[in-house]
Amino acid sequence: MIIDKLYKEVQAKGNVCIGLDTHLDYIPEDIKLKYKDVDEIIFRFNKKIIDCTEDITAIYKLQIAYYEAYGIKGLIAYKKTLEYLRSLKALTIGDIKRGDIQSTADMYAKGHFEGDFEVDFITLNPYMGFDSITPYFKYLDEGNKGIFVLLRTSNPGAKDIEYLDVNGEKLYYHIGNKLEELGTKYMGQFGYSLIGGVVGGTHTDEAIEIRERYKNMYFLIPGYGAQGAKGQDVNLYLNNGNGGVVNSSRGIITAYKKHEDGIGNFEKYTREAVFSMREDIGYEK
Ligand SMILES: O=c1ccn([C@@H]2O[C@H](COP(=O)(O)O)[C@@H](O)[C@H]2O)c(=O)[nH]1
Repeated sequence: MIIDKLYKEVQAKGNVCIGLDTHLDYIPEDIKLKYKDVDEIIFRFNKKIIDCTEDITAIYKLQIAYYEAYGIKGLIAYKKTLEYLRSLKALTIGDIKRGDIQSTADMYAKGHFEGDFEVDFITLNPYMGFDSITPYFKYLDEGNKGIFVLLRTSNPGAKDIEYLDVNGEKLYYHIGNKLEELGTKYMGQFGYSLIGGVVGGTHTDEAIEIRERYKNMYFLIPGYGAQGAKGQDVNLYLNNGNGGVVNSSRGIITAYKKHEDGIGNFEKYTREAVFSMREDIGYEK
């Protein structure tokens, strides 16, 4: 099962999920001068990141907005990056945050679990209801695909809706309870299901309770670095160092910019950022 592969990748390489949220402003001038087309510029930058981190990174997350923003060429870069990651047998998350009626969800599932944009995991927004999530389950049945559903997100506005009191309990717990129950049908060998949850590392007040309640749930934990979450925060969502991957996008892919000699030492500073994040989370090899 794909969740077992992720578990093993984390055991072997640590919890880092690199977010390939590639804005043109993040790309060094030498790459922009060398390649003419936007798709090639973005892809070459992503490849450079991947090539120097693949042995210390559990999974890569591509936030699709960064590719859609550059139109057709951006989506070509998305496709090329996914193809390259697949050729390396690296795991991928398409951060697409979809949520819609069943007939439309069927097409989103086909669009991101098959064909040009195929990934191993996608993110989903459950706030239209559980019938907007179940259409993806036919791909889970085979064990090769998984989902991460938004529970308690990392943004300050998470409190506006996700924290609303519903029958004496925060709304996100109602979602988590249902997902934990649905996940029992898709359990992998290490005790985690193909139905995971997104929990922001920036809010940790109920992190221990969330980890305790949702024993089957693998977590995608954004918010590390640029949004302020630290290793000790995200660690609360882990189980003996596994059970979750921690995303950092800007913190890793722009790490080279923090150094005067960053362009000439791009690989060195990118790797250093991953090593220091792994260590901060508490990964021990
Ligand atoms: O609750 C959430 C869910 C998703 N994200 C996504 O993660 C990355 C964070 O980027 P950083 O540069 O590391 O802040 C980005 O793709 C978001 O769309 C999130 O931040 N919070």
